[in-house]
Amino acid sequence: MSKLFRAVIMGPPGSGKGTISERIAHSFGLKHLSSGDFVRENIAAKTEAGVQAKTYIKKGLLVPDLVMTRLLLPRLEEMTKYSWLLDGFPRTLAQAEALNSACDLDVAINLNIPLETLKERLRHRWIHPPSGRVYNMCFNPPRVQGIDDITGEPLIQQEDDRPEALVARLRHYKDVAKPVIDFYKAKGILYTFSDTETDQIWPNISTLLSTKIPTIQSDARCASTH
Ligand SMILES: Nc1ccn([C@@H]2O[C@H](COP(=O)(O)OP(=O)(O)OP(=O)(O)O)[C@@H](O)[C@H]2O)c(=O)n1
Ligand SMILES: Nc1nc2c(ncn2[C@@H]2O[C@H](COP(=O)(O)OP(=O)(O)O)[C@@H](O)[C@H]2O)c(=O)[nH]1
Repeated sequence: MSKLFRAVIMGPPGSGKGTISERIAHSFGLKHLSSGDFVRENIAAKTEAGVQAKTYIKKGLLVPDLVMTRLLLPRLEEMTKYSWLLDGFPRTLAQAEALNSACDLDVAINLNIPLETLKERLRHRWIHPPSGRVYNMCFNPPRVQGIDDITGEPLIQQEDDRPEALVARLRHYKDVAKPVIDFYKAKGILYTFSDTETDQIWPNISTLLSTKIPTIQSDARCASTH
């Protein structure tokens, strides 16, 4: 039995973190921990951190580091028996440092995707807010247009996925992510993947993880995204 495996995945909005995380979880049997899902669960359950987080998200702002870490770190403590991949956290250096005090990471995956590609993808992104399921009208369309495959409920497009909003989001992402990327680079665990297509990146990520998680059976042929 090998030791437990811990990874994070970083990248700008639309870079494919959610899509690739699902493939990794499916192929390598890791738990996919989405910080966005944790935030939404806490908002729905009206926890103290959830109530605080909601006031920021409503204004389109990032949740402050202290609220985010208070919400997330207890969830990680519940996962001590599992290998996991954390998606959407850390976003800032303070979050990376808090995570570093809580556990040792094996790998930080960094997705580097051209701006034009991000714009194009997010223009076609539709989501099912209650579950966080993500579709793309070209790449992985729902079976019925505008309808979630599992629940039959309507899909929506997020306001901040519009191209005009994306440029500002991306600028902000670059500013806050740079120190996090440097932090993981200095630790020698940063792996950057650059391409316009998830299907091109995926085999490289799969190969990397196969060397890092040798005892878990991988299935590089998997193409399911949800
Ligand atoms: N470390 C984090 C993770 C999430 N959030 C907040 O929770 C929301 C939902 O997170 P996520 O599902 O990751 O959504 P997006 O920002 O839409 O991420 P992406 O477009 O990269 O998928 C974010 O918008 C942000 O307000 C945050 O502030 N800090
Ligand atoms: N056209 C295309 N769309 C993709 C590709 N990879 C992911 N997507 C879609 O692009 C959008 C953003 O991907 P997502 O996984 O949500 O990225 P995240 O914001 O980083 O979590 C979603 O609608 C995905 O279905 C790809 O290689 N090509």
